[in-house]
Amino acid sequence: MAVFTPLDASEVEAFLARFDLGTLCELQGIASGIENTNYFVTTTRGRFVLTLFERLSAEQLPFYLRLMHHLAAHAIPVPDPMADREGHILHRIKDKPAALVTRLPGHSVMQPAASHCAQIGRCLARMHLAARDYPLQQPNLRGLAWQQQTIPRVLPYMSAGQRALIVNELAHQTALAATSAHAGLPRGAVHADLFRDNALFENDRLTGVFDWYFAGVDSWIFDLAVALNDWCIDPPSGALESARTRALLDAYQRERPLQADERALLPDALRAAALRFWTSRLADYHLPRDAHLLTPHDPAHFERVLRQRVDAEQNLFAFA
Ligand SMILES: Nc1ncnc2c1ncn2[C@@H]1O[C@H](COP(=O)(O)OP(=O)(O)OP(=O)(O)O)[C@@H](O)[C@H]1O
Ligand SMILES: N[C@@H](CCO)C(=O)O
Repeated sequence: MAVFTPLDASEVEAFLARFDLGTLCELQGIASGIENTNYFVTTTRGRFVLTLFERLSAEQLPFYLRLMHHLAAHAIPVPDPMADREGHILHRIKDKPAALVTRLPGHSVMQPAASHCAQIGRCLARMHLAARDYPLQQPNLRGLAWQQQTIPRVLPYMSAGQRALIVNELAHQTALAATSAHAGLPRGAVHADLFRDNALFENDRLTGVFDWYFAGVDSWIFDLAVALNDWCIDPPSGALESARTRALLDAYQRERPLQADERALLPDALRAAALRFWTSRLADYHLPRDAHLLTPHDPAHFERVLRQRVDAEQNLFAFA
């Protein structure tokens, strides 16, 4: 369950009175999700998601909410934060920062075909291009600096083999980040967590991408690598499956062809993305923030993915 802060209908009705969005028809707590309190809110005027932020501070939220609004205004399918009558999109309920965003229709597709991956690739490239003139700046808060702080804290829980893998990869990524090739990569505001459970489809058509609360400024190929590592994976081996990888990469490149330096550094970005999520899953597993964190994702999955990416020295463009 993920309703950490319970709300009743009268509290939501009082909140809705600040908007011109009609009156409450239905309120339903959302069980999935491990970060925030989420409710589906249906009014006489539409379908929305009400989120009470349990982890993020009110200072961080404008970056995410204004980015979602910016993308929605550029016809990218993302939840659009609703403004109250005073024009505010960041609200407060029960002393928690809160947002009311449009509800996307559909369901997540956990066993995607190449056609789903192609739609994700196209959407991702369009998002990158649409965010080019987004004016707010915030680093990827789960980037290398956070990993450098977090990895030493999880090392005591790991075997010698795991420690060698994670420490070597952190050193590799740290060295790479200091190169001019890496510094010159095209970058901008990116989703940074575009997994299968953060996109919805209706009749196999992508209806949108949600959960923008890990977004930040990072390289575009990092964002692409996060998506490839999840959407195109063959779970038992951790390897990328060729048809889905080709579909996602081709569709991305039809919107925005990768530069030569991006093609050269994509294998390293796949490793960086695996390291990022192995680290966060280890932290969620071994260093839970509080009793709320109910079902941490399996860290061993990204250990496998990282090992595979390090060993494979794969030529991704053999697929493309
Ligand atoms: N804008 C939206 N439109 C439709 N469904 C949504 C939307 N936002 C959230 N949901 C639904 O709510 C569920 C929980 O949301 P989400 O995954 O963002 O949880 P969270 O706790 O905020 O984050 P996390 O995924 O990191 O645990 C999603 O699986 C999805 O079903
Ligand atoms: N997508 C992340 C969870 C954070 O949203 C993971 O699978 O580890």
